[in-house]
Amino acid sequence: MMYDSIWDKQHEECGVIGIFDKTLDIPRYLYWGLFALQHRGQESGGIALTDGHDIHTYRGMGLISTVFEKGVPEDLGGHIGIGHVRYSTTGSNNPRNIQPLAVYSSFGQIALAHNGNLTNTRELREELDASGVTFQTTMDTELIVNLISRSRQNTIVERIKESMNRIQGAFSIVAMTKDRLYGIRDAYGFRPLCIGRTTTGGWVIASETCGLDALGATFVRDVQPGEVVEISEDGVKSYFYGKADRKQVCSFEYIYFARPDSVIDGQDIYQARLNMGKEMWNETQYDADLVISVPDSGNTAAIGYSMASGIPFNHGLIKNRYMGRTFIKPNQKERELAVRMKLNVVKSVVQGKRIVMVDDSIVRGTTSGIICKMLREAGAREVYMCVSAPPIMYSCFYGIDTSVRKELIASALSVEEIRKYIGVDKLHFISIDGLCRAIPGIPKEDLCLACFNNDYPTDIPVTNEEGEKYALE
Ligand SMILES: O=P(O)(O)OC[C@H]1O[C@H](OP(=O)(O)OP(=O)(O)O)[C@H](O)[C@@H]1O
Ligand SMILES: NC(=O)CC[C@H](N)C(=O)O
Ligand code: SF4
Ligand SMILES: [Mg+2]
Repeated sequence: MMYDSIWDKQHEECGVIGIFDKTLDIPRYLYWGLFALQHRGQESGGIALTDGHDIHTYRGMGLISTVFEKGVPEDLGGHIGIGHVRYSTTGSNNPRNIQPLAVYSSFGQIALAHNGNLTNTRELREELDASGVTFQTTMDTELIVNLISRSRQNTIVERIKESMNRIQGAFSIVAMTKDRLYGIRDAYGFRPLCIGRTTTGGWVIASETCGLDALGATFVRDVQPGEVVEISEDGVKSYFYGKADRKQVCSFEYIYFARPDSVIDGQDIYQARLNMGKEMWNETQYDADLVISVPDSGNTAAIGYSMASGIPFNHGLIKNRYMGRTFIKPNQKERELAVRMKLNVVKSVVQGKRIVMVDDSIVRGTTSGIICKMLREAGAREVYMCVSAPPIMYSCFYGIDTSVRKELIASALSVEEIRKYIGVDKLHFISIDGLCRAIPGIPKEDLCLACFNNDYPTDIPVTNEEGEKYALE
């Protein structure tokens, strides 16, 4: 059995990319684009390409470097392709559930890749089951492909629009036929999706701007919530299928998921994380000798704390760069060893110091507890911890597999109880207002904060008493 990180999955995503360009070697460019988006999903990945007649897929388990270890398929002469890196949310991590999905339908072949998670999976699955539809995967994504291919509308755009109005939840999608590329974003805009131009006059659609940068493409604009973008020989056309009562961009993209060198919906991620550090300084004013981060996810907020406070930043923890994300889950006894293998303390930096340690989040509290112990063993005098996510008290249903509720430490314990549990001298979580101030490019009312404040913008699926979500298997 495969596990996704040393503590089970918690906070990954999926990444999508699509390219329409007549001159580029599409498979190679998809490969590079997916490499740049690898942080969004490490379980499996793949690409779909057209040779102008058929759509072919190349997919596999693991990192993109593993999927293409025998090389990238030679250019088939087509000019459209899409790609996906997966972190499973609905449908387990196995070879059956790799994206992109490609099917034959009455209007020809279609391939599709999805970032996000649907919240009406059960209802749709039951409805399609009842009408005799059979499924090859257990992913929510297959429902989307099914709805589009079963639609009786005349054009593909109309089929897509009709299908998007049937699905609920979070979805940023790239899709292709043999002569068209599509980018689709749900009406709340939970997950990012942007459009860029290649140097050769083609188009790229990607989850994050770092995917455009990797291809030398120039950012044009974000796909708007509720928008369907169609790219063909005739250029780019934009359609809207619906409008939500409010925009709800995932605040966790800014805290953790997205790469710091990306810009999402006009907000630079790096600057937002620096601001989070500054807000945490304003909220704590800790008297300390040193600021350190839990690398890599805490780096930028730690620098922000240091810049605002004037307390020097230094590397007190070093991350083993060869530690893969796919890792055999250690048992409870081995967990400490697993953290020690991933992170080690630089004794000469921390010895005798009062330290502000910055990380992006506390989920189960395991990592920070072990790190605190390591810092003390190395001679740190005091450990104050600052966390750039507010306490995660509620599950996410929109594409991030935060744990079931009962496993979220902040759903059961108060901040003071968590402080004692992880063993730090002081503990501070950024306030929700501080977090929103740190993301000035997005108005507070346009940010999803549901895992912090229980304000889910959509209906959420029914869970069992343990807070476990409905699964298709
Ligand atoms: O409270 P816990 O349940 O221990 O989880 C919290 C930790 O998990 C994440 O890091 P992770 O090690 O998963 O990956 P990263 O290297 O991408 O930060 C997160 O950045 C925290 O450091
Ligand atoms: N993390 C994601 O965006 C997952 C996409 C889709 N729900 C899947 O499980 O494959
Ligand atoms: S619930 Fe949390 S992780 Fe999920 S979309 Fe909303 S802010 Fe993001
Ligand atoms: Mg981390």
